Amino acid sequence: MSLFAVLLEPTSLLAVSVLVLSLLWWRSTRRPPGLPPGPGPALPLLGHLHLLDKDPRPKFREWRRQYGDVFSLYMGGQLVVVLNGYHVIKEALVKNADVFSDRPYSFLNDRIDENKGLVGTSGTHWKEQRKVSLEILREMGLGKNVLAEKVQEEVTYYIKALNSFEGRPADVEEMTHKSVSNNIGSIVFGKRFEYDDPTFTHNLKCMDENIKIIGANAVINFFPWLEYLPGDLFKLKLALANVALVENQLSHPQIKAHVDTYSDGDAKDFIHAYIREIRKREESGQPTTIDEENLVKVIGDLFNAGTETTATAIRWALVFFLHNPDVQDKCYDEIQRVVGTERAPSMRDKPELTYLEATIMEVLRRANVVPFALQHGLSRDVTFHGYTIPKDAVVLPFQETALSDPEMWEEPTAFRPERFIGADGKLLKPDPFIPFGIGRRVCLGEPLARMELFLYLATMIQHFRFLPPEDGQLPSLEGILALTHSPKPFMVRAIPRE
Ligand code: HEM
Repeated sequence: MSLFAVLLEPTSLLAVSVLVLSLLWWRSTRRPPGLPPGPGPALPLLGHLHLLDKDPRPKFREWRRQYGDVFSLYMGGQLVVVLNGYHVIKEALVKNADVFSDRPYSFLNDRIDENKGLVGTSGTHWKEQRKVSLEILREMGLGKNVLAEKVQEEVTYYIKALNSFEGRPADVEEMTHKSVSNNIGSIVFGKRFEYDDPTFTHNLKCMDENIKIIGANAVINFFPWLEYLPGDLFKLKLALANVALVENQLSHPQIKAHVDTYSDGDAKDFIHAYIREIRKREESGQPTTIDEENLVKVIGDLFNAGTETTATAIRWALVFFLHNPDVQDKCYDEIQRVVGTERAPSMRDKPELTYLEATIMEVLRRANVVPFALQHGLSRDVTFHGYTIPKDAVVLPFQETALSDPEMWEEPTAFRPERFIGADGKLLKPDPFIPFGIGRRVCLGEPLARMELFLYLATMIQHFRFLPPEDGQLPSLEGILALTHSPKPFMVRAIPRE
């Protein structure tokens, strides 16, 4: 048989096709000259995914030691550039903010949020959504007393719920989540839900499930064709159904009720003020992204970004309290001295409660709730640290490297609130303390989150001593990494203070 005939054999054709495709893939995932260094050749299809565990942080730490503060890898065919250490992250996100403040294209974001809203958008669309959202939140008293009163009210329900366990061990994950979510509900809809409200419970379950689905199935971003496999292996269909359910049961009816009863005036809640902005723009006839479709997605953004993060930080605080009873007692002594037991702690007490504030900062530093911030994208090709990074790269600010860099923090793994208190007894704010990110994409809800953490933890410590279950079983300090870094499930006893 001639060589030509052999090549036409079906098995030979298949082998040649696989070879050609592999070569094409290899070429496309080969590290072009000028890119930041990183692990050796990428595999066809996989890139460097085969080298990573579910939790990529240990490998990233190793690669930072090997390749330096800016390294790159391929996830599937996607080039990913990892930024390490406070100085490099700041140089990218602050000094080069014009280039580094976009979000990259993401298949999941495209399908779930249809590239609308705030968190996943870029350019002028994102700028307009962020500006309007921030203005509304400020008008409503973000970080100020109006909002603080709403949060304080929610905290009283939370304390009641803790009391109902009567000192028995409990897993407080779900109720913490519901309570914190109620703060976003108060802001967005102007109302809270009872913790046992079935619709609210189901909606939260769907949002929670989606955060887990997106965290666990991010791989589909790199292989979008997996969507066409039969069944729902990557739970994309489930995630889309969850989004539709929450929007249909919660967001759309709330928007409709607000539109039906709308009257001009100061912001009653976020939806009211956003509708006011829609109308203003309709009257002016200017092109705008401020419309009802975007409002629906911004509502989802506020719930998703503002619930899991803060609730997780409260649970980490409990974990560290159980491991460090002396810290808990010191916070209690300070609250006793400044606030006493007759009234609830308020934002006015904050300047006096330095040790508590330092403890909250240490929780945020040590827990590292969002270790990779959110993915950043580039507005154009850029030369950074002597490397050429193409526009379509995904940029990961590895925030953990700023929050626990041994050169910046003494004994970074130790839980030590004192590191945030100066010799003069005043609170210190070290530059590398960036749990809320840095630059133009810095967390929009930082003042709200800090207010919530202060009011919840001050009131919780005022009322209870937190202890492990009777067998002394302490929670793990190793967290679970999905979109956030959260504690493993644990039990805690809230013993009322005499
Ligand atoms: C302890 C609690 C929280 C932590 C640790 C946290 C942390 C972060 C981080 C690291 C980012 C990404 C920054 C970046 O892209 O570089 C972010 C973004 C964001 N956060 Fe938070 N956050 C918290 C609470 C909240 C709350 C309560 C809200 C609700 C209003 C919120 C709303 C947002 C929004 C809307 C964004 C996206 C900003 C944008 O893309 O422009 N966060 N947050």
